[in-house]
Amino acid sequence: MMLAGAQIVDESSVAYTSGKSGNTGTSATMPPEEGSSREAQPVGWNPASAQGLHMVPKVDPVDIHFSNITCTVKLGINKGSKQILHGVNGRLRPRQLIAIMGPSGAGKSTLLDVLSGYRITGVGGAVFINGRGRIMKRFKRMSCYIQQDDRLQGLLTVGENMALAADLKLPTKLDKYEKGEVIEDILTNLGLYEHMNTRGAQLSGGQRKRLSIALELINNPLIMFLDEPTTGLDSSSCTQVVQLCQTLAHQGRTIICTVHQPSASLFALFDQVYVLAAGRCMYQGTTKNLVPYLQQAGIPCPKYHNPADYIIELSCGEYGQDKIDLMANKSENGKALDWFEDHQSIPSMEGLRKLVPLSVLRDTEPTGGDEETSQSNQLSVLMKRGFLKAKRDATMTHLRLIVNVVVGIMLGSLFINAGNKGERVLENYNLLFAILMHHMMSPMMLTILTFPNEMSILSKEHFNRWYSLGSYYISITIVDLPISIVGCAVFSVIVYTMSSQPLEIARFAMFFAISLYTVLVAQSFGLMIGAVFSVVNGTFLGPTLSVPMMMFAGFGVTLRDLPSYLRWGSYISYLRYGLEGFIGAIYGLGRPILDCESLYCHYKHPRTFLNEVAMSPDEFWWDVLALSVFVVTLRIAAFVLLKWKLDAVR
Ligand SMILES: Nc1ncnc2c1ncn2[C@@H]1O[C@H](COP(=O)(O)OP(=O)(O)OP(=O)(O)O)[C@@H](O)[C@H]1O
Repeated sequence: MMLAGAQIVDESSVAYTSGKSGNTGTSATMPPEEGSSREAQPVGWNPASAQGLHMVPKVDPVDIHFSNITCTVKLGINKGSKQILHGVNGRLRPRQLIAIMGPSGAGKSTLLDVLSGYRITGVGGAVFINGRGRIMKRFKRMSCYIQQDDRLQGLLTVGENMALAADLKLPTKLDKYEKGEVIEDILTNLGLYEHMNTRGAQLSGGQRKRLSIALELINNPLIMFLDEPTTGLDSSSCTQVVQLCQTLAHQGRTIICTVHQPSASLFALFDQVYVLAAGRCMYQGTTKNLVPYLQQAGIPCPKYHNPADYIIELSCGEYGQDKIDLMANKSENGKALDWFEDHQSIPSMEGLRKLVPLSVLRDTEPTGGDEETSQSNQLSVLMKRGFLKAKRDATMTHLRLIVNVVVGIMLGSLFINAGNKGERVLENYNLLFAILMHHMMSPMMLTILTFPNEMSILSKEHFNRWYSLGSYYISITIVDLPISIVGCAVFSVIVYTMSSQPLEIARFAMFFAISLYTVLVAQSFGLMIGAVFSVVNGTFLGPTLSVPMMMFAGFGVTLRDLPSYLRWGSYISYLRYGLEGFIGAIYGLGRPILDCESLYCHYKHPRTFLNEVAMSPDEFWWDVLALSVFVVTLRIAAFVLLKWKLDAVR
């Protein structure tokens, strides 16, 4: 046995090696090591010759019917709205590979979003499954949606990606060997077995696309929606992906893809085609019937012309708007079924309901939550995944630790021995503020820069029911904590000792606690911004919104000198509590008279300094409490915003 879900994450027990991933185990059954995974499609892998997955759908494929589908988007305040889909109808027959085609902007992705249930805002019309209105919870259990951009975990190998997905998507009662069999079966059939040890980020475009499909195949969906699976691939990879989809469809699944402009040979691989132009249906039927359809419509496809190209040209309006209207009328905007294979025998809605009686549905009634496994299993798998990624993440972990060491040494050198001299109290005060700035900026910016990328993966995996948002959120919170603690501790030790702050355990503990709290608040703030805004907007907003925090921290203008009408600002600035906490740690706890070398030493008595900066040394626990409230409130706010954002994009 080569692969097993739970084993993959525990590197010591991984039964194969990876030169690139850092796995250390070895095995006689190890797949060949890759020189470079980019260089080639797997030699000899031919999807047409793949025998098909052993894991075929256990239930009968479903018949999808959609009726009068409209989709309208709001263009902004006072800009009105735009209708993308104009009452389209259609039938997606089981065991078919179906292409949704059309010129750019025709509404293909929008239709796919609506059919998969991804888009819900501004959508009208109805979707029927086996003749009955679609119940979203049931539908999501039988379908998956693979978006155009491959949203993969680039730091994990193919095997790890699959194993973790299996742990999330397959029942926990299956043991690691049973899960391993499923994974082996899929990877072998998709020509990815040889790439088991290659990291996601190092796969070629075609391999990435196949891995996206492989990940969703784990729980054996009946219906697969793929948005532009061939975009960005060379012709051989396109053919491989489409042939793979064809094999999967003919095994008993319904596979619906959007495609731009397929070559004649690629077009012939599809069983059924649905052509859209400006949100209306131009043709619906088999690929073979397209030429006779055009002939009958009086717009015959020229000899030696790819029919797929020709209908796109017609749909673009190259031959006049009247041809578009003609095709929309002839196809009855998708109602006409005349161009399907054996169209007389296509069952009516009533016929379908009789074929699949309600009593059959009762037996497959979805129970429990939306996800396949329990919340505790999701949390544990996501934590394993998080720690594995953190271990390899050059930015979020390695760079973060290095930055803490480097900045710690720099600040320590700049303010060397400033902490124990009466003459250098103001310098030390500057140092404490600089430390706060460091704890605020680096975790916040790192989160703002990296989280939007995580968001796209989260959105895909959450929509495809891998895990709940709650499990995900708790896992990222827990996984990040040790890294924050280690980074903060390393930084604190360096800067505290180099600047000769008082060497007392209690004071250091207070200093470290305030540092860590500041990091956690800043990170939560970054999470709020990263969850809602793009990298560009977040990079602007993060520092901009932090400026008021600095203004009201009591550093430039003391808290006492703040105008009364601005005093509220100091209560909402977490840096104020951070600075006050630092002052309490360093100059509070009845710190004795400071060493002075000169005759006149203004801040010989720490009390003098505390009076001047208008900070009380006895507020430490209040500061800790205030920072705790900030962490909890911002974390909850970030969760709410994340949830809102995931729903809003739909
Ligand atoms: N949220 C939105 N706000 C405004 N316009 C939108 C929105 N979503 C889609 N559109 C518009 O709707 C039209 C259809 O978009 P869609 O992405 O479905 O087209 P498509 O056929 O998939 O195009 P392509 O092949 O280029 O991806 C386009 O003109 C697009 O600009």
